[in-house]
Amino acid sequence: MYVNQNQHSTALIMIFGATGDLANRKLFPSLYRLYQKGKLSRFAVVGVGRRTLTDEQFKQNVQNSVAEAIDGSKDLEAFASHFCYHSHDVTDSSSYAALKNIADDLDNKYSLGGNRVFYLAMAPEFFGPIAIHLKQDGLTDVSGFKRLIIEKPFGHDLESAKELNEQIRTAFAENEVYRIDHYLGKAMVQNIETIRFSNAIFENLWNNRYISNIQVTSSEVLGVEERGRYYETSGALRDMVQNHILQMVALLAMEPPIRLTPDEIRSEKVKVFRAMRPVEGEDVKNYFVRGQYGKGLVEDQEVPGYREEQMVNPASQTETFVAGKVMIDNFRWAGVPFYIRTGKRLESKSTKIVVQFKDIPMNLYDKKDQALTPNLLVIHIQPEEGITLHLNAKKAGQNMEATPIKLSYANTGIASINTPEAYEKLIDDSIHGDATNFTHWDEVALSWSYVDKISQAWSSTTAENFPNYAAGSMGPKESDELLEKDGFFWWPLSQFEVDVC
Ligand SMILES: NC(=O)C1=CN([C@@H]2O[C@H](COP(=O)(O)OP(=O)(O)OC[C@H]3O[C@@H](n4cnc5c(N)ncnc54)[C@H](OP(=O)(O)O)[C@@H]3O)[C@@H](O)[C@H]2O)C=CC1
Ligand SMILES: O=C1O[C@H](COP(=O)(O)O)[C@@H](O)[C@H](O)[C@H]1O
Repeated sequence: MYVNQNQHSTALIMIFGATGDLANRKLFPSLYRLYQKGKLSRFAVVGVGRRTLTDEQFKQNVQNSVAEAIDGSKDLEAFASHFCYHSHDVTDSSSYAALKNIADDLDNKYSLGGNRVFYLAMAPEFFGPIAIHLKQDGLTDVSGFKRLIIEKPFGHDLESAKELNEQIRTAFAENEVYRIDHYLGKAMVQNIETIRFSNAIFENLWNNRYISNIQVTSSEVLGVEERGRYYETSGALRDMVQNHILQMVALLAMEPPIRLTPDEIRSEKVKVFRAMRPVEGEDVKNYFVRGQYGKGLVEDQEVPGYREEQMVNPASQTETFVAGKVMIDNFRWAGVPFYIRTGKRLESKSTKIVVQFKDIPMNLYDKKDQALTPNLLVIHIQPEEGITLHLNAKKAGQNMEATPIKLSYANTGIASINTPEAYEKLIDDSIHGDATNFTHWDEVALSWSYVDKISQAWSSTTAENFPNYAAGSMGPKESDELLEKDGFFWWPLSQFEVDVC
């Protein structure tokens, strides 16, 4: 499908959960940026929440959110004039009729051509019932397009994800459902495909003959903050691995698609999920490590352990850290471990991918006192964005000695000072009908099926050693041992920096 990203967008955007954190911190500022860039031409936004607000109060909230997120924002009143608010309990069936009237009126007022985007920025238990009501009460009966943007988590396991999918599919076709995985909106995650498929030097080496292992780390400094209630039902495996981390693995491992269309890319990603070696039962401990933070020092401040956080069970078994070895049993990747790692209250906020190449067969420069480092390709996802390629070159001077060198590209330093924020990019894509960077049901189902076996093994045994890592560290020692037993180690992320030119 060809998608013209320059075309102007015309749509009614209905945000359920418009008084919540996500709407205020991410959605309003992203819509504003699109508006400022002229990417939203004719549009109206209906905000839906439970609390009582006048339209004027809501417009003011929208302006405040944007002003807080974006320095020097202007034209805020004009932007907010496109917004209105409807106080509505989504569990109250009788109140959808009023919502339909508002939508129809705005459709006429702004000539929106019956195009509707429904954004569910609410707790997941409401996703199914809202979708069903939208259909039953005629809100999806439109002459233009209708699309559903749905936040994570998409289910709690495969069973609940299937149930949710059946509910939303009563009202929306698969190609009308945009399941958000905000990592897919990050500029450098999108760059994985470009780096791989537009560079002869990488694609030829991108296999088990030349790559020894790939390491994907997404570490956070923050703890669970106010999200203890949700996190207790989730843990790092469901919160980060099932979606963001496995999506990055799929992009790294997939075969080149025949075209850069959503269907072709998805079809290649799905093959990766299908090739992931299932890990279950007793075997889980050989492939996966779980951790939970205890108290510790973060940026020189003492912080509490997970079990002392708000809304957290003082004897919680929830993991706040996961490290794992994902094996992809196909022709290209047989024998190459994809090590993944994510956790809260770690040493730094950083998402990086390290591709470690195999050593050359005979290294003439590998002397006793002078070991060469393997070639590494580091993809810096965040907070810096860029790529570094780690090579060896001749040391300056007379001797034939080699020394490590680095070729560096900083996305933020060269390409733009305004890399679009993930949500801005994803909202723009969904309004334009480009589903490339959203997760298809097949991917969701397969990734749950992989993760469920691990969570089942964990829930059947007690993690006696919890908490097993101190806040501010890089996780439990078992995470290091996971690689050590294969003869590898986690590359220290702090040693990789992108030089901003
Ligand atoms: N916050 C974030 O950074 C991220 C959030 N998400 C996901 O986004 C979704 C929303 O998260 P977040 O914004 O943090 O949640 P909040 O708790 O901050 O907001 C919840 C929203 O839902 C509304 N709401 C709750 N119950 C009802 C109801 N019965 N009828 C109508 N409205 C209702 C609330 O309205 P009111 O308060 O007026 O009752 C509020 O607007 C969740 O699925 C979350 O997992 C995903 C990634 C990041
Ligand atoms: O989806 C989620 O992601 C955030 C991390 O996102 P990032 O863009 O800051 O890396 C994580 O904190 C949160 O627990 C999870 O739900």
